[in-house]
Parts: sequence; C-alpha cells; structure tokens
Amino acid sequence: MEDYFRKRYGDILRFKGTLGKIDTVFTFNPADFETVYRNETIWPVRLGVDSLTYYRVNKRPEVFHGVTGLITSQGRAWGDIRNKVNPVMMKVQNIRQNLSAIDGIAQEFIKRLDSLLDPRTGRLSNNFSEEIKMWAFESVAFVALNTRLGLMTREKSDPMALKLSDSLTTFLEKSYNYDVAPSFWKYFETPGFKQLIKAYDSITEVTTHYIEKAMEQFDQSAEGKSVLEKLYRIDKNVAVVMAMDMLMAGMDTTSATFISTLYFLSKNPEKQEELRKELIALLPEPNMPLTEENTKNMPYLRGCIKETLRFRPIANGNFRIAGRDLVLSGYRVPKGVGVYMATMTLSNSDEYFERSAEFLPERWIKSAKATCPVTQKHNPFVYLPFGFGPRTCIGKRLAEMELETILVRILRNYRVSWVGEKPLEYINNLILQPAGEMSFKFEKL
Ligand code: HEM
Repeated sequence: MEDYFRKRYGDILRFKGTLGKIDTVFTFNPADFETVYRNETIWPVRLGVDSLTYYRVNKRPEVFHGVTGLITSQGRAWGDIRNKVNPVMMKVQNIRQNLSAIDGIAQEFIKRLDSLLDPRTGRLSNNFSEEIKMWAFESVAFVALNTRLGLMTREKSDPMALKLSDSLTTFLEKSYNYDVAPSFWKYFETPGFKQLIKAYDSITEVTTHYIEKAMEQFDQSAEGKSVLEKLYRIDKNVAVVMAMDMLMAGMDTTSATFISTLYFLSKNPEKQEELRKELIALLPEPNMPLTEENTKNMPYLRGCIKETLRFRPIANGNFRIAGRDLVLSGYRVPKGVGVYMATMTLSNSDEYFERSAEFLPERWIKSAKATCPVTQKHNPFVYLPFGFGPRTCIGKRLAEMELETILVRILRNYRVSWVGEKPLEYINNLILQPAGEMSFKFEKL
C-alpha cells in the first residue's frame, strides 16, 4: 500500500482525518524523520490506543487509579510513568538476570517441538505460530508477572493463563478496528467493541490475580529482586499497569520477529550454516546452558536478527504527533498533525540499503567488512525497528534476549527449511504479523 502511495504521490502526502481522527502526513524522506525526532518535546506523542485509555479511565478507575500506562498515556502522565519504569527496565542487568529462566523456557519449547514433530516429515501437526506465541507469552510473563504459567506443557498449564493469551489475541485483532481504522465506538458501543471491552476485563482480572500471587512471594524470595518487585516498590499502580502493558506489547511483537528470522534463515541455507558454525563454537554440546559469558560473542546471530528487522520490522513505520510546528520536505506541518514515517519501504529499497533484496546478516557486522562491501552503510533514521528517543521501545533488551535464546536453541538442535511453494505471508493489524501456512521443516541435527 505504502509503495503505491509513494509511486503515485511522491515522498510526502497528507491524509485528511475522518470520524474524529487527526490529519496525518505520510513521509518517505529520512531527512523528515530526523526533523521529527530532533524536534520531539520531552514527552513525545505516539498515537495511543484510545479504546484502552477509555477502558482504564472510564470503566475500571478503581483498578488503574488514573494511571493509564505507557502504551496509551501522553504528556506529563506518560513522562511520570516512564521516569519510574526506565531505571528498572532499561538497566541491562535487571533484564539479563532473567537469562537462565528465559533459556529454561526455550529448552522446554524444544522438548515440546520434539514431541509435536512428525519424525517422517519433519513437519508440525500443530499450528506453529500458535506454539511460538505461547513461547513468547511464557517468556514475557515470567518477567512481567514473576510467574511461570506452564504453557510449554499445555496440558498441565493453568486455564487462567490460556484465557489471558486468548484475550490478548482478541485485543490485537479488534483494537486495530477501533483504534486505527475510523470507527463509531466513541458515539455508541458496537457489539465488536463490547467484545474488546470484555477482553480488557479478562486481561485486567487475570493479570491482577497473578500479580497478587507474585506479591505473596516477594519477601520470602531468596533470588534477586524481580522486575515486578522492583517496580512494585517504586509505585504499586505503575507496576500493575506496566505488567499488563508488557504482556500486551511483548507477545506478538517477539513471536512475529522470531518467525520472520526463522523464515529468512530457512530461505538462505548458506546463512543458516554460517550461523550454525557460530552456535556450535558457542555450545559444543547442544544442551550446555547459556550464560552471560558465552552469550557475549554472537555477532552473526545478532546480524541475522537485525537483518530480519530491516526486511520485516513489526510495523511498516513509526508514528508521532508533531509536538511543534515543523517543516517537512519543504511543507509546513503544524503542531498536532500526525506524522507517519514510512521506514519499511525505505529499508527495503536499494536507495538506502545496497542489495536490499538479499538477506545479508554480514552487513551489520563490522569485522565482515572485507567480505561484505555493504556493511553498515545506511542512514540511521531509515532503520529504527525499536523506535527512537525517549519514547523508544521499553522491551528492546528483553526482546533481544528472548530472540537470541530461542534462535540458539532451535538452530543448535535443528536444520530448518521452508517447504512451502508460496513465501511467508503477512497480515497487518496493530502490527505486521506472519500469517497463513507455516511451511517449516525441522531436521534434528
Ligand atoms: C522484536 C520485538 C519488539 C519490537 C520490534 C518492538 C518495537 C517497538 C516499537 C517500534 C515501539 C514504538 C517506539 C517509538 O514510538 O519510538 C515500541 C514501543 C513499546 N514496546 Fe516494543 N517492541 C518489541 C518487543 C517488546 C517487548 C518484549 C515489550 C515488553 C516488555 C515491549 C514493550 C513496549 C512498550 C511498553 C512500548 C511503549 C513505550 C512508550 O510508549 O513509552 N516491546 N516497541
């Protein structure tokens, strides 16, 4: 769609807002991206999830006490939460302390995969993207709720956990219709909107239940303090809403990126073999644990994830509402107008990335300069898969750790290929998500 707009209208165009939506400028010019980010105020505004704000403020004030969370709040209210959350979530050590638990979840995933694979065909009888969502959910929930939900052994898992993951999926499917597309819900509640509210209710109830259970363990815990406990000691209301936001933002984003990475490695077997060399040197025995020490040096793996996020980031672009009057591509854009920065079109174009249609993890590796002439030659504003500035993704470090861990475990255990006739398909709801047949074939090494 964006390619079409660019071809037809050029590098900048304006959409008139309808049904209460603001006017939005689409830009394909990285100089504009830089102008937008460099002119951000201390409280950058990204389009919120209005239905969620409405729910938290109007429907459940007794739970949220006016704290509407990072995803939805704006201005000073957002700044207050972010200031409390940053020292906990942006500190590498606080996230890395979960490495062995996250690795344990990845190893359980491998056991589950082993049990689900047909040994004759190497194919999975279950829906692979569903399985991967459960892995991502279990991993992010461990950090958000300081709880193991037991989803890797589905038969034994808590029914409340399954209910929570269903409600999160409903949120992702429905929210696009009410928060991005034009909708009448602000005038009257449609049946679909009521289902969304029901999903919010269930997310709130189940998450609160897990947080209360985790709180009972706080003082007796012999382990170092968890992210949840640290946040809780700073501000109870912020801890509750942050746990929910982590679940809402941390499941489909990570699972989508994982599936895309596995797809590109399956379609590029020589790159997969190159990666495997790194992984075998890292773990001479496949079941050796991952540690702070042995995960320090994984340049090729990191290159593969970066290259995937260049090809298929989780969103086609980044968004801001102009916090000041701006001049973009020579046009005046007043404060309050939406600006959509169409990064994916550019990161997939030869104008900004040489040989852009090729999967070249080497382009991200400094030491590969001799063998890969396209190394790191790009405009930094074209490639921002986790966003930019004070409002950047708060889960970046966790997402990277999860992705690295599961990719090590899968590719150290299996050779993976794509046996589908068609390429991997995507749907675009709140994020860009792999969809359709997951035609992976797994051969045990
Ligand atoms: C590969 C995985 C992920 C990608 C590519 C990703 C990407 C993004 C992007 C592009 C943004 C918007 C940043 C901006 O506007 O500048 C964002 C925001 C956010 N992400 Fe992530 N994300 C990922 C995983 C996660 C995880 C695992 C969590 C949970 C801890 C998370 C939590 C959030 C939150 C809470 C925000 C809103 C931050 C704010 O407005 O202050 N994300 N993410």
